[in-house]
Amino acid sequence: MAQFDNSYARLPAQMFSQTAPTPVKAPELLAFNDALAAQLGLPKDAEIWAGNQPLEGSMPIAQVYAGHQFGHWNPQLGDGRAVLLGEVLDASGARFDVQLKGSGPTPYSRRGDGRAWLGPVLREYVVSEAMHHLAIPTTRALAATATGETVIREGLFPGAVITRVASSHIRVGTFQFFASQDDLEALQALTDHVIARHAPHATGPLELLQHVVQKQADLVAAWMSVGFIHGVMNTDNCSVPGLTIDYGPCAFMDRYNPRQVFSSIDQQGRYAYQNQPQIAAWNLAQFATALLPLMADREQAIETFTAAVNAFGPAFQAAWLARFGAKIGLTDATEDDLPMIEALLVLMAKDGADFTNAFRGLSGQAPQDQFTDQAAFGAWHEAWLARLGPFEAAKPIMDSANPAIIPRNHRIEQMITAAVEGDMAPFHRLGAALRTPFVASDGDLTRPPSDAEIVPATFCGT
Ligand SMILES: Nc1ncnc2c1ncn2[C@@H]1O[C@H](COP(=O)(O)OP(=O)(O)OP(=O)(O)O)[C@@H](O)[C@H]1O
Ligand SMILES: [Mg+2]
Repeated sequence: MAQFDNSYARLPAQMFSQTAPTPVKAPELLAFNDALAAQLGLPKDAEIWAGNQPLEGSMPIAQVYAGHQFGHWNPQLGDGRAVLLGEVLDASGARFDVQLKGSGPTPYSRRGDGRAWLGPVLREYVVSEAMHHLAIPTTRALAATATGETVIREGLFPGAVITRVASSHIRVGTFQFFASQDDLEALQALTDHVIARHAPHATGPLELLQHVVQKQADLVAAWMSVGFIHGVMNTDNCSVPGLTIDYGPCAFMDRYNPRQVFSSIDQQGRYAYQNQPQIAAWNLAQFATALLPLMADREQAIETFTAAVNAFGPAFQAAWLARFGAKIGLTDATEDDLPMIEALLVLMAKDGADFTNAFRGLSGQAPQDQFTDQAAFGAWHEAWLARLGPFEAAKPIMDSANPAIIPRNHRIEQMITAAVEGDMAPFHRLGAALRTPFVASDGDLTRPPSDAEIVPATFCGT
């Protein structure tokens, strides 16, 4: 059994509220991550993961935060439907938060019911685990537990709780909350906590900022490389340890379209695929602003912090080039290769090519099948082969940079529809294939949606 620690709960009291989960009627484990449970020494027990039974040694709290939502300042958010049970250490000494989401109201619920329904819980479970197996930093899913209760959204839906595991759940919005309250005690305590936990080399706020800038640059480049659209990159969903967090309206693109948006509430396309790097930089500027009150020489700090935020651009470019270079078989891509990568993306956009299959096809037998303008693709292909060098050496590079299987939106929707009717087979099938996303183990899951299957929007009724 895992040893719990509660280091966040030892921070100043204004940083959280002690909040127990609200028990539910009929807990039932719908999904359980045995491998993660074994890594962390956690039990397989529906009563615990529904919040009906306390986990030994835990001290449940809800964390307070604030945030910019779609650019608008919201001074008071916080875990409105989540509780942090505490932290566990794995065998290597790495520390992980264990959190229930959908476990009932907290002092930060505002008008919400503190609950989640089965659909978003299973989406978060499948997509976050897929991200993990794609080697993209993310929160993880330990359990999905049905509550036996009904949740009211745009109708009545079965309720569920997800157990989430993360190196921490600290967000840019956590810093913003204390900065906006002029609470220097909490801001300093949070900064010290985060440095100790996530950036032990950092000697102060500037180096912490630089560290987070690099983490976010790597993260967003990784998202771009698999066609992932987060959908709700508010500062309260911008993770300080650089994880993908909050899988509300996220989706992977099928056809490549740089302006693609899925979230039904993102009317302006603020969080469109191609805007993600700019938004990350904007969020990091908010992080820098929140750290400023800790600096004795404010004028000088504004200068150094601005430079640190501006470093996002080149850091992202480098990470993007490494990712997309590998996608076309290059481990040594330089700026000189940018036109070739960009030309391919332009072709893909023009042809409406499937993002995943067009890249995966490059190392296969018939790459041209993914394109309609055969003359244009042929010319690109010839130039590319000339740059590539020996194909056999490049193939494994591509095959480990271009997933064969991603959690396609229509499969997620089909999986949710089936689960609501009590059929978990599609959930398990998706989960199994997504454990090895670089192997086309389940051919049918590589297929893009038919016109009838396309899911144009993901809804925020989470
Ligand atoms: N049903 C609900 N009841 C209470 N609060 C809610 C509910 N849904 C969302 N919230 C709160 O509204 C805010 C914004 O919600 P958002 O969808 O970004 O987060 P989330 O999906 O609940 O959680 P997380 O970011 O931890 O994944 C958060 O503070 C969240 O706790
Ligand atoms: Mg959120």
